[in-house]
Amino acid sequence: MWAFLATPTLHMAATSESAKPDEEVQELVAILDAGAQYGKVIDRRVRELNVNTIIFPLETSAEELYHNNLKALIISGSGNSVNDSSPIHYDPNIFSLGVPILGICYGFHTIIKHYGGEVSKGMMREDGQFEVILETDNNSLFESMERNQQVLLTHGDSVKTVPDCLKAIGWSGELITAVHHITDPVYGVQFHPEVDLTINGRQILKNFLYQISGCHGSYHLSSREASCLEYIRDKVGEGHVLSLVSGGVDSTVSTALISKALGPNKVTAVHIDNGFLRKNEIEQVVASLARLGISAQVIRASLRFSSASTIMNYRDKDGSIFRQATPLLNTVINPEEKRHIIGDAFVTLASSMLKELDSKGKRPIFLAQGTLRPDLIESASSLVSANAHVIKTHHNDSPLVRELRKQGLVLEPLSDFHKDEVRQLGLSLDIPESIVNRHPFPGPGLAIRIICQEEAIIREDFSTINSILNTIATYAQCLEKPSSVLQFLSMIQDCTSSNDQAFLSELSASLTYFITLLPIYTVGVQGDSRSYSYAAVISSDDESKFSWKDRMKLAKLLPKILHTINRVVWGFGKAIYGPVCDVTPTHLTTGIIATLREADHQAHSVLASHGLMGSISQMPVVLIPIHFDRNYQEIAAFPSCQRSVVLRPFVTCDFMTGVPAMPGEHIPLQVLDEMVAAIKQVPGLSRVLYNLTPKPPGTTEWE
Ligand SMILES: Nc1ncnc2c1ncn2[C@@H]1O[C@H](COP(=O)(O)OP(=O)(O)OP(=O)(O)O)[C@@H](O)[C@H]1O
Ligand SMILES: O=c1[nH]c(=O)c2[nH+]cn([C@@H]3O[C@H](COP(=O)(O)O)[C@@H](O)[C@H]3O)c2[nH]1
Ligand SMILES: NC(=O)CC[C@H](N)C(=O)O
Ligand SMILES: [Mg+2]
Repeated sequence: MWAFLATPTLHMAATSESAKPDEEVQELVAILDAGAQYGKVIDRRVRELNVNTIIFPLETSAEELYHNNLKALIISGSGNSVNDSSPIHYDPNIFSLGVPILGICYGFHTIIKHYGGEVSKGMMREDGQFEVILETDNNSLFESMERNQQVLLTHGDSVKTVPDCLKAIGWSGELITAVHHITDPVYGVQFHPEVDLTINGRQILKNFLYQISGCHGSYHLSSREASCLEYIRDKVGEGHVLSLVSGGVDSTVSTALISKALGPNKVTAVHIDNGFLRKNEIEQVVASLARLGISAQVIRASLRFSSASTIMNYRDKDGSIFRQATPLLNTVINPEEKRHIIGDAFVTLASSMLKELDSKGKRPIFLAQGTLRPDLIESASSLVSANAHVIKTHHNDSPLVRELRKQGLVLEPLSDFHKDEVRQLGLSLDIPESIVNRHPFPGPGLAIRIICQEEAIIREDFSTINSILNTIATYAQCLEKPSSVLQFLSMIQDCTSSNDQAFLSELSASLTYFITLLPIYTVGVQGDSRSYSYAAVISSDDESKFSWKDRMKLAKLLPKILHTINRVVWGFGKAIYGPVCDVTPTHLTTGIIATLREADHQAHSVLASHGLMGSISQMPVVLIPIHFDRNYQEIAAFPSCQRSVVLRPFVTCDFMTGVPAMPGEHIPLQVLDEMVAAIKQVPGLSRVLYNLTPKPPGTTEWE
């Protein structure tokens, strides 16, 4: 059956340096998707390098791939582990096709295991941007590159042993981060060359496509505006569109496109006040849409949202699924329940408007949303991946939206775009820069930025984690008197490189700081899957000696050592002494929403007054249910009643990965002080904090 595999056609043609580009034969690279968050980013990067792509599930047979006459295969990352009891199936014969293969993260692990090496979950995980050392001599993958490279890593599984037929060509500390096959064009990288946080990732992909796979770059991106207009006209025909507009970038561009395709009188634009919008938002949205000639109808529905609930799938302890009604939105705690309720409330409202328009003879009628690629992949939509994990259900991909989509009633012209591509398209449609460059604001709005809890989350290991954090904060002193903390020291050393340990030692010798675990959970994205775990706060009375670079560096080390921490913040003000063991009960009630709305308004007003909105990509302002600075004795007498605000200024291009804004670089320090002072004027607040964690392991939002 595999006789055809002996024929060297694909590989020979692919690697022949002297071959002339064959205009007749389209160069095609397959991405084998194992459920990656970044599958569509790989796809985009390869196309930007002028090579056409096709995405298949990892399970696709070698025979089917063979018939596509491929130049190369790229095996993506995954939220799964190659050591799962039932790992995602792949056809081992893909390694006999003779086609160059690049494995990324899970794909890298697949290559290692396929050739007989060992992959296992070690003490260390890496999530975020790290420096790696690459072997650049005699190695086409890293040709024309420096040895030291900043790359994005996000994994819990690591390579333990490399089989004889593979050679290590990259290291992250003591971990192997890249390999190549000694005779075949097979390469694997632990890091993600496709994302922006791998600074020279494009060069690596270019080397793979051009040096290793012999591509010539005959593919050219066609006009995306033209294909969007064609898609809209084909789908809607003589029908009518109800377009949900938030005033954000995506819905504005998508509504402008739909108006251009069909004419403005075929579009009814609706802006919904769900009760979670920012201060003065409705007026601003209506005014900016009017500038584009779009007249938006405003539906005031905050009461309907606040008392909404929906039916959701839940999992029993034995893993079986059952369906049940969620609590009402104003009593909900679980962030996924929040998202499902809000998503379904949007659609329920929109469905009644669709019916109304239909009864007025506007039919067939379609519901338009400004859905983008990241919304679908993070919600694990089967439209974009067969194996992806749910990171969070975006409100515009809730179960009711999926049902409407199945009926063919949803129009989403931007569903194959990332944010920066939407902005380019917006400019080509002559939408003013002030609108195109607006910071995004999520559909569920302030609701997801309020961390709701009734009780503190104190797991069995809460005090152990606090003790390990204390050992990290006093590392130099502990090394001198190790007897009582030997096990913590050896754990820290197992999870970090010698450079990391030298950093901890110097930092703790030069200043006094504290690291405190917070008894709250928030959502993160690690190793392409969802995490829901603790946040920790760093604070110090030696604020002036503690550089922001060092705060960020320390913050990056904590999730590496403690795998139940996915976010780290800086606490402005004096040091936080003692543990934090309780929370202020918090739900989505009007007073609490009003507090966050005002804090958000204060922070953004300061940023805007200094003309700094353009220096960062977004700044979620988040309310956490923590009342700091109360000691154990006070806890019984003075219940926790205040909350705190976290600033999350974020820098990114496509929102798939990104870094916290660096104070002093993206935001001047005095502006930050001004923001903190302005927020503190809002009644009911305890402290202001600053998010130090990149995405991954955090997400842009907190929830
Ligand atoms: N308040 C709202 N009223 C009506 N539709 C909304 C509202 N909020 C969100 N939507 C719909 O959900 C879609 C997704 O929201 P999302 O925030 O991702 O995009 P956006 O608001 O258009 O752009 P941005 O990312 O810049 O905020 C929007 O494009 C819009 O169709
Ligand atoms: O309309 C939206 N509905 C949602 O449910 C949603 N969740 C996140 N976001 C926005 O998406 C971008 C990436 O955010 P995360 O890193 O938190 O996933 C950021 O810009 C977020 O504000 C949403 N937008
Ligand atoms: N990004 C990835 O592909 C991660 C692979 C695997 N889920 C891990 O955590 O190691
Ligand atoms: Mg929005």
